[in-house]
Amino acid sequence: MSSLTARPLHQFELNTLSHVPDDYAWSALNDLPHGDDVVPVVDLASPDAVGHIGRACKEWGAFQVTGHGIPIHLLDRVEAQTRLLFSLPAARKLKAARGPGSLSGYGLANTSSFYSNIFWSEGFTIIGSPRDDARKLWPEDHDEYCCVMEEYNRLISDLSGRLLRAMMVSLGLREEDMDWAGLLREADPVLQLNYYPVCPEPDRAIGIAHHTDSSFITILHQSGGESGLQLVHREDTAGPARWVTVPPRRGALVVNVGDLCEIVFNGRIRSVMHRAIVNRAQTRVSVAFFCGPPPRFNVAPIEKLIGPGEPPAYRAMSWPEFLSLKRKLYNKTLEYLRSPEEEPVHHENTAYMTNQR
Ligand SMILES: O=C(O)CCC(=O)C(=O)O
Ligand SMILES: [Fe+2]
Repeated sequence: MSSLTARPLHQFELNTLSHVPDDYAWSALNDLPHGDDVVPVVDLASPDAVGHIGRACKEWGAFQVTGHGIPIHLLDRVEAQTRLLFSLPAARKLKAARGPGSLSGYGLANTSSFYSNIFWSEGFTIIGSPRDDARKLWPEDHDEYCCVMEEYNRLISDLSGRLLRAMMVSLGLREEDMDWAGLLREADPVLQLNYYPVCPEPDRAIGIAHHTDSSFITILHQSGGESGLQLVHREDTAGPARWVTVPPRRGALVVNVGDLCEIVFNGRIRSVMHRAIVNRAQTRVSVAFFCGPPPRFNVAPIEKLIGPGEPPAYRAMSWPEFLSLKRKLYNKTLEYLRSPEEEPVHHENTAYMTNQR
């Protein structure tokens, strides 16, 4: 896990630079062509929402959702508080820096530790209650920030349950087939706030490099204006694998399928590879909610989807084991879990963790 304290100053000064320093320069950002396909938009209030969600998950591993019931003014307040947080002086943000062994607080995106080059972004992770870290940022008055994040956590957790149920139904499952689904609310909510400063040479830098999320699903609110989120549309009859931009759409939330859904649904839907690019015109923020597993979750395909013609496509393991494997293999984790004949990887026995990326 990276913390900003190991890389002093640079991150806070990014918006003052006239070129991208070598440490921040990335090559191979155009590894795939760019497609102009449009990520599906699903109105959750429509009668055929379940069918649309099922098709979007199969074809894209992602969609934008409207009609979700989360008021736009709350999304605006979440965004305003996120901007306020990142605009604090560097010394104040560092008071809430993610320390060794800690998963919450201020720092680079967790996935940055897999690369020697640095991301053009800052991050802040809220796990469970926002209050402890908020006290470090605003010792005097953190009530508005906490109330907004708590209210958002409540509504977005509820939305994630509704979306997951819709995905199950689209696959012909019933609630009883996933007896743990009701326990999701026992998982600590995880919110990841991301901040991308303007960049003088956007083609040479990356906000967050390509990855899949470990969660069941991730629900992302992105600020308006410049686009930043891109995802990989797999090869199909329309063309080869390609990067597709997901433009911000006022009031809509982006839903990304994560690794856990790919495994529990036995590969019937796949997690989506995505990244955040940067631009030279406008700072951008995003807020990701990672819908994670209940405590002591066994990561395995659900039995109802396994039968004589459909063996389990992934090896079973505990959630801490999965996270530990992901910290070693990163974007190769699912590939490894799909290939039972390979040598087992030795992973340390970690405590229960909530890191979703
Ligand atoms: O900012 C974005 O658009 C993507 C963020 C992301 O992928 C993440 O936080 O895991
Ligand atoms: Fe992500």
